[in-house]
Amino acid sequence: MSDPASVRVIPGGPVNGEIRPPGSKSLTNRALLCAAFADGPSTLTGALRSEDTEVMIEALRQIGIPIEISEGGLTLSLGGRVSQPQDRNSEHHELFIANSGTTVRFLTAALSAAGGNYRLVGVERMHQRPIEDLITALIPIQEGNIAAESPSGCPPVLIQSDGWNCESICVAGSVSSQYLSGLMMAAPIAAIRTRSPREILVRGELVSMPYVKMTAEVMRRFGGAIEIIECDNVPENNVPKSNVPENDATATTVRVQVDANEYQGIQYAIEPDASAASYFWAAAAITQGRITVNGLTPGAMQGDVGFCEVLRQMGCEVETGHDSLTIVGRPLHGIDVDMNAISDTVQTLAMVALCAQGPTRVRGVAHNRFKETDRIGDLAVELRKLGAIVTEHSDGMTIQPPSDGIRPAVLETYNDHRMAMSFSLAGLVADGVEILNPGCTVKTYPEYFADLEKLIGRAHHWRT
Ligand SMILES: O=C(O)C1=C[C@@H](OP(=O)(O)O)[C@@H](O)[C@H](O)C1
Ligand SMILES: C=C(OP(=O)(O)O)C(=O)O
Repeated sequence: MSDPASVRVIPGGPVNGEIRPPGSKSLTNRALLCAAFADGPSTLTGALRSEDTEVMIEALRQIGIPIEISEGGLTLSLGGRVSQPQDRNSEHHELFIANSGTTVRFLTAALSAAGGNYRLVGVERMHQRPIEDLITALIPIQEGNIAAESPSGCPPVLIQSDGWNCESICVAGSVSSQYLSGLMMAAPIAAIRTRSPREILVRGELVSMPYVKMTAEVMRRFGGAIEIIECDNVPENNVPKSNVPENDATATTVRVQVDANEYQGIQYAIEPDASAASYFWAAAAITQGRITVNGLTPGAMQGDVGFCEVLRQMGCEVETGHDSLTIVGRPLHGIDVDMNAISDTVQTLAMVALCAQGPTRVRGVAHNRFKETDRIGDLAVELRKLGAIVTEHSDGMTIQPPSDGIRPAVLETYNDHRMAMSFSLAGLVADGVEILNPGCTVKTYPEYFADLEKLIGRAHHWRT
């Protein structure tokens, strides 16, 4: 069957129920990478099967990592590292990374550290998404060539590497935290052939900090030893930094201390995806319903569980269970909120803002312009179609909800899964919201619209 051209969610009353979303994309791709370079086999349970994890799995298979898939796709068994270290003249591998930021950034760092001859190629949008700061960090430490081929430092990425030779790495973190996460996970991999760097320094702003803490946590589970030190004035350990220009006055904001412990194969259970959960929590919020998400608590490894706190600030009740988080919808009011740490939930929040009293100001997410689409500019365009008055800011937006209710509209998704999933929320409360290209949820949640149908107990209108 061909992909549907559009979908309309049929509005109704309060959304009540419980759900366990599929596994976390971020945790699945981290665990896959650590397991691939571990000594001994690993088993990952509750994994996400979607485009973003599929491209990671296929790329790892292509470079010789055996991966078996069972339990309807949810359990991944990896044989661990089998091949000998490669060098820049070894067999060339062309790896397809679609539009997966985690895959391209994690693999760039890991393959540069491991050594070999690779080209990472994505879809058109991926070739417009930045990776230059990561390449700049790798050039001085990698033996061989590494380059981003598209103009202004975007993939495809060419890696011809004999591994790393460094004590210290410097990286910028204002565009994406995935560069730092990639370097962190690659550090123990470098030790397999040469030696591991002792520290990674972040110069200037670092966005999306919870993902960096998640990286450290996953690495520790696989036996890696890593410490994140956040400070205004980082003690720099006197490690020689050949890669910092002499008169560079940019402040070091974060220092990551690395020990070269090799990854060990383990059994690892992946949490449900908290960014995916945000749509269900928001559905309860805007319909005055009650939704329990199982498998997530405030102590989850994913920062996006923090979205519940944002909903609480807007008026909802939050209930914490032994292994669940419940949102109870109440009358909503707009807020002024910094979403830097939980930027994947900005589109979800925008839909909640449409149903609140008074304006909502979102701050701290300038980096949202570099994601699957420009998630500030393009989001503003679609919100206006729904009747909101939107002011765009360099770091976010102000959303004034429509005074006469959400208007019928045909909404573009820009091939961004989070646009499609968020817009379904407007469809829960207003007639005539048509979402184009809903199949783009395949990136992280192929079954999203089917799961929503089950939860609300009524079928959507699909157009092919
Ligand atoms: O490390 C990760 O798993 C992610 C980090 C975030 O990206 P940025 O660091 O680019 O904000 C987030 O948006 C992305 O979906 C997943
Ligand atoms: C930004 C996202 O993905 P990535 O950067 O991993 O492609 C996302 O899933 O919202």
